[in-house]
Amino acid sequence: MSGNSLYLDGVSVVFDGFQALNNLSLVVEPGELRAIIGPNGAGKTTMMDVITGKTRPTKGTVRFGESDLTRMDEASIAMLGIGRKFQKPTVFDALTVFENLELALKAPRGPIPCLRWRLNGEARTAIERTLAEIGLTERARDRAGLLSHGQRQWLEIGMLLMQDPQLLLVDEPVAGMTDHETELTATLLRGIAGARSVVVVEHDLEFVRALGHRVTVLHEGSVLSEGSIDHVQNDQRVIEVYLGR
Ligand SMILES: Nc1ncnc2c1ncn2[C@@H]1O[C@H](COP(=O)(O)OP(=O)(O)OP(=O)(O)O)[C@@H](O)[C@H]1O
Repeated sequence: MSGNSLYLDGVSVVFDGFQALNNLSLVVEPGELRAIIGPNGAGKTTMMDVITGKTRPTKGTVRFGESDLTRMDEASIAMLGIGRKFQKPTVFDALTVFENLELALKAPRGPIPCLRWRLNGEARTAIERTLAEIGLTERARDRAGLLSHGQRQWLEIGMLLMQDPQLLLVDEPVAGMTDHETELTATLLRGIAGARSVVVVEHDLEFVRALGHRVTVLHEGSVLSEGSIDHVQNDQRVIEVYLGR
């Protein structure tokens, strides 16, 4: 498919002498769904921070298509189409599910007033499409404060989808979810990928298995192993530093 690949090449981040990322290289293809796992302190969050411009690499290249992300600030990187979902949802509890999505929609471009009605219609269609995608069509008129923990996470993913990202970074989406919500989240993320790339950091290996795509294991700031979940779960180095503990 068309779209941009994400490239990290030889990326290092040093905090006060501590090496959080160590010569990390990784490619995420357009439309790919990639899970990132690894022990605490492996550098997963730091990697996300480098992609979104929150943290500058000490050395190395970070590119999204032709864009050099190391030269861009966080706002410009977001405008390129890179969205990030943090673990804690930031939905507006007093607003309905529909209103939350409406608020997240990009303001229609261009000042031509006669196009307004049509654009509103397009906006409504986009919101309805997203409601269906995140499984909340039936809850559209309910206040977000009434949603379950899992549904709030999906709403937040929906709010990011309203921005039409090319790459979505998702941080521990299933922490605190029921088994059923976890399964639905795997289905949701599988459905979201394809039209856009999705990178998911997660500790729950059953969920990573349900995603059914390529897995990267980080350890001490570098890639320790990469491949299918079966491949990495049977990799002796992964068992030693992560799974066996
Ligand atoms: N701003 C900072 N200053 C100093 N050290 C930091 C900073 N941010 C992260 N670190 C250190 O860098 C290392 C990598 O942290 P990071 O949060 O990226 O790991 P992680 O894989 O996301 O871990 P977890 O699974 O616990 O979230 C950790 O040892 C952490 O203490």
